[in-house]
Amino acid sequence: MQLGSFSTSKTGKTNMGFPNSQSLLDFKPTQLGNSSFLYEPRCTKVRISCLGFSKPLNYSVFHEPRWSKQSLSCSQPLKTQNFSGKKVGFLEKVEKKKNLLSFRVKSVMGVSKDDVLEGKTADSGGGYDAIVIGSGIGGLVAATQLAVKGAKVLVLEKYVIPGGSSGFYERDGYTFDVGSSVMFGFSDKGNLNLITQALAAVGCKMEVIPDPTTVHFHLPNSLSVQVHRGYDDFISELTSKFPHEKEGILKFYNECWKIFNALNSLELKSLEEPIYLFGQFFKKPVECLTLAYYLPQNAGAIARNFIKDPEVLAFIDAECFIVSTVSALQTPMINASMVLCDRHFGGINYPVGGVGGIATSLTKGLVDYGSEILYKANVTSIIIDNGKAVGVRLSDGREFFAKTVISNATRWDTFGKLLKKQDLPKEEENFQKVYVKAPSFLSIHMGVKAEVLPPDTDCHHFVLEDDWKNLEEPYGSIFLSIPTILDSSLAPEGRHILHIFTTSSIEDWQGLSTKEYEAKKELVADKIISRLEKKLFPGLKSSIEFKEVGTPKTHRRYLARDSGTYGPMPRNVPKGLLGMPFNTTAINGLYCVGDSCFPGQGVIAVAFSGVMCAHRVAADVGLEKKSPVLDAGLLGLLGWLRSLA
Ligand SMILES: NC(=O)c1ccc[n+]([C@@H]2O[C@H](COP(=O)([O-])OP(=O)(O)OC[C@H]3O[C@@H](n4cnc5c(N)ncnc54)[C@H](O)[C@@H]3O)[C@@H](O)[C@H]2O)c1
Ligand SMILES: CC(C)=CCC/C(C)=C/C=C/C(C)=C/C=C/C(C)=C/C=C/C=C(C)/C=C/C=C(C)/C=C/C=C(\C)CCC=C(C)C
Repeated sequence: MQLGSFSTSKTGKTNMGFPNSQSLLDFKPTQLGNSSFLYEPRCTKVRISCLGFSKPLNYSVFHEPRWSKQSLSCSQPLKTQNFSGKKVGFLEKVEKKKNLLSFRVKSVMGVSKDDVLEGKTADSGGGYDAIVIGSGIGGLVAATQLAVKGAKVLVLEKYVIPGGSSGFYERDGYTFDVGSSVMFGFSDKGNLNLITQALAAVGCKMEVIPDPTTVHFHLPNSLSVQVHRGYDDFISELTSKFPHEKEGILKFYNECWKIFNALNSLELKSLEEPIYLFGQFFKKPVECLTLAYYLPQNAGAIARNFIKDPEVLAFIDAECFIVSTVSALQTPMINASMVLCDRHFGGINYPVGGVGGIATSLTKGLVDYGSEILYKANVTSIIIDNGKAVGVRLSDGREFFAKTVISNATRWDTFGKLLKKQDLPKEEENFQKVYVKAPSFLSIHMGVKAEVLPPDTDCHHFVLEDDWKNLEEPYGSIFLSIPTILDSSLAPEGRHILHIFTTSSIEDWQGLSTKEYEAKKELVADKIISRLEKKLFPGLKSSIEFKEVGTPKTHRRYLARDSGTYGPMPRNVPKGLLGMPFNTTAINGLYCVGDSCFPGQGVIAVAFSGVMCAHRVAADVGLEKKSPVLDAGLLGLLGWLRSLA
């Protein structure tokens, strides 16, 4: 039996009538918006939400423990009010007056209830200029930059705290960084200190501790290189190991400086916004042409122009691998230059209290600027209306609408899960031809007795013991950060934090029973710890006070990243950054931000993608200058350039 449906009169008054009134298909989004019902399990509620009305209405109807979730949108007839043969209840009356919607809900038991929902109509997109899916640093920078420009933004985060892979967690008196603790872009000088700038934009400043050594490499043939903060100190150390290649080494790193200086001279905004881009070409032609020249090039090929010794080239591979998870031959020269120089220009600086403070501060700034963030808000789909992204639907049935939608999920999640897979746009197909998912990590967070570390131990280490061939192999190289060397407040007194990680693929962890999975975690972690004990810290195992092991499955679960991936990596030798998409997508109103956008992985990289995204979105919602004619020309040109990659 069909309980009834809506009929819409010319006055915009919508009534629930039965038995012969029209179906919900006549319930026009432009009049009242998309309407949905949600039946929640084991609760006594019917939830009604309407397009443009972000707050759902909850009604107690009657107790029925067997109800389960079911949502009903305007494209479905109201008969789904019958669930499992049970009649639940129905809308007796819906009326819209300006920005008020009044409802009367009647249960099958005959109990009626009236309620009024206040909000904006569908036309204004619920009042939000942008919805951001995910609160990684990419998402938060995009959100805060937009908020500062006067936009009203809603950030929806699946987890309980912000930050994603730059989040933190606390156990037994330790504060652990979820991801690594090497922070670029956190100095007080230049144009590339994007983390400092993102915080300053919303009135925040964090105290930082300068790291004297970016990383201490422990490499095959007992090659040990410390990357000192001072560039000259680093170059002296490296050239002292390879005096015959001094000239080549200097030439390669000088080339990096040329690019870094060009980058550092620009005001960084959206490369997809023509008024800004042409303005920069006009103001800084040499620098822009330098960047355009290096855009399609990779670090390995350039290094080979100057250096012949395979061991020095292998060292440059390791330099690139720690930031791109691929060798120098596959690492874009612009990205390599950015990290190989910023560590000496602004230096690596660790935020007091841990990396998690960055996201917490940005979130506070976002709210101070009148925007919002919701946690435990798991977006399951992006709502498309007439080919345009207009909102999102959550796993609990709530729907939110805005003028634009920005996804901080990976491209594989955005186009493979949040949108229907079969509708994969051509541009995304091309992206997936050029880039694949990088593997994930096995990570071990440990608390150890302080005395196990020799005096003057560096904060960050990279260990590849015997064979250069293992650099990119799963579990081949080991990353180690000891952030308590810089900030002892992160651990109880007399203890240090060791955060150890190594590349690992999700396939390695699938198809195991819980018991097998736990046993494998112990076994693999034990091998890695033994290697560190042998290479760096004798007695390490017996000094362990706390240990927690995460696998690619852990990354997938807590960071909502497909296969727990670290981000995109080129399938073959890429044309530098040419194939990396910016923020706009093939879907009108939908933007991406984060590490599957230009320029790629890394906190500073995703912060830049956030800055670019906010600028492009602001132009599209009328908060920044825009020229539709130039836009069409530039976006077409960039699309064509990407197709060459
Ligand atoms: N330099 C370093 O030391 C360091 C440290 C940590 C992280 N990183 C970098 O950070 C980069 C990642 O940053 P990012 O901003 O791209 O993203 P992220 O993966 O860190 O954050 C994405 C956020 O989106 C949320 N999310 C995903 N799907 C969702 C959904 N459907 N609904 C609601 N929320 C959802 C996740 O829960 C997560 O909080 C990585 O490339 C890594 O290199 C670097
Ligand atoms: C548009 C066109 C076509 C053209 C034009 C031209 C131009 C103007 C151009 C421009 C460009 C630009 C601006 C660019 C920019 C770029 C950037 C900013 C970049 C950046 C990058 C960064 C990066 C990549 C980073 C990264 C990092 C990372 C990843 C980190 C990590 C770390 C770790 C993991 C650590 C390790 C540890 C241990 C060892 C322990």
